[in-house]
Amino acid sequence: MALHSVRKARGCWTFIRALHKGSRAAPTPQKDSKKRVFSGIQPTGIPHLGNYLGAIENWVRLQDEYDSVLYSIVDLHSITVPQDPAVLRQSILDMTATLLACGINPEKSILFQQSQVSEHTQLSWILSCMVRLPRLQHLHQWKVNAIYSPLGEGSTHVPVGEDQVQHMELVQDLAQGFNKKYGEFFPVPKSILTSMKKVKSLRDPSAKMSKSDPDKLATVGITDSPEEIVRKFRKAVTDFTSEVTYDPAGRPGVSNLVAVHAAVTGLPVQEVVRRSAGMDTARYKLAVADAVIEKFAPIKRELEKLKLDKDHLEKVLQAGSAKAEELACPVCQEVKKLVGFL
Ligand SMILES: Nc1ncnc2c1ncn2[C@@H]1O[C@H](COP(=O)(O)OC(=O)[C@@H](N)Cc2c[nH]c3ccccc23)[C@@H](O)[C@H]1O
Repeated sequence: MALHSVRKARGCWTFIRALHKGSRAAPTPQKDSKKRVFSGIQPTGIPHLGNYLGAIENWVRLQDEYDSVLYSIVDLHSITVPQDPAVLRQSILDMTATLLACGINPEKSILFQQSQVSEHTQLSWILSCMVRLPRLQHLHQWKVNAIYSPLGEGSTHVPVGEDQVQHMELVQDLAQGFNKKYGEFFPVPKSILTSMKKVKSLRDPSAKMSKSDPDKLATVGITDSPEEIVRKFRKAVTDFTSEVTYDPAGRPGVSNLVAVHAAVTGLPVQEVVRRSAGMDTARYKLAVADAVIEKFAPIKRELEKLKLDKDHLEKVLQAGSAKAEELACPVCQEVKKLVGFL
């Protein structure tokens, strides 16, 4: 049974009952070309400018472009490195508040906590068993946190930054391998990348901006104070040419600033460069810092309000997790059946 027909099942119990009554009672296969967006973020600290421009801002837009949209706070993935339980608990709530403050709307998308949808863990085990070691050796950075989760709800589109593309290729291979062996079942999900797919570190424009960068000046957090943001941009590594131009290969530092500036103001790169005529890079850095401060100010205000209402945050996650489970459960049941467990 292909996934589009599994999706017709309303909730897990309906589906399990259908399975147990035999194939005649199973949901009728029907063409369902429905697209489904899925993405995830680790609850490890406040998101930075790279997370925001490379992923979250796009997630917000996609809520209005697709009928079915899921975003997951991937707490299961986050424990591949040691986590303090109290800190992790708080980080999950903080991430929920941050995503809501950025514009994720639980009426338009399902926002859920990965560990609350146990089907993800079950599917992850089944799919991991299908990965062969030589395939993993092709990944330059393999962690157990490969992103199988889009398959859990049968997603078709995955908005991510460039650093997730290799993981997505593995997910695509797995979906194809599974379909070859067990019959057409999973859609092969496509990555959705934006022009901000790799926001660079402010200290080393050859590297991506990253939460784990030991140089605190490299990464701008959504909740950084205006003073911190100004300090970080002031110290951003550029080059010895004072003019502002956009040439990512030749002038990666300044070009990263121009790209960020364009993204936060919503202006085309050429327009941003045109408007900076006559400014040297030192002054330009302050202009970019101001634009980032302005972009994050309403998000920070909203975040402060949301953080006060822990009950609301917990309810959003519980409701989202229940909805995600309803979608993942029939998929998981059918996968178990296909591999021979049921
Ligand atoms: N400097 C940057 N420039 C542009 N984009 C960036 C930058 N840094 C981070 N990103 C993007 O932010 C998202 C969340 O990052 P995570 O590291 O939590 O993201 C991760 O660790 C994933 N494994 C989480 C995950 C788990 N399951 C999934 C299923 C689908 C998609 C994603 C997931 C990502 O889209 C990431 O590409």
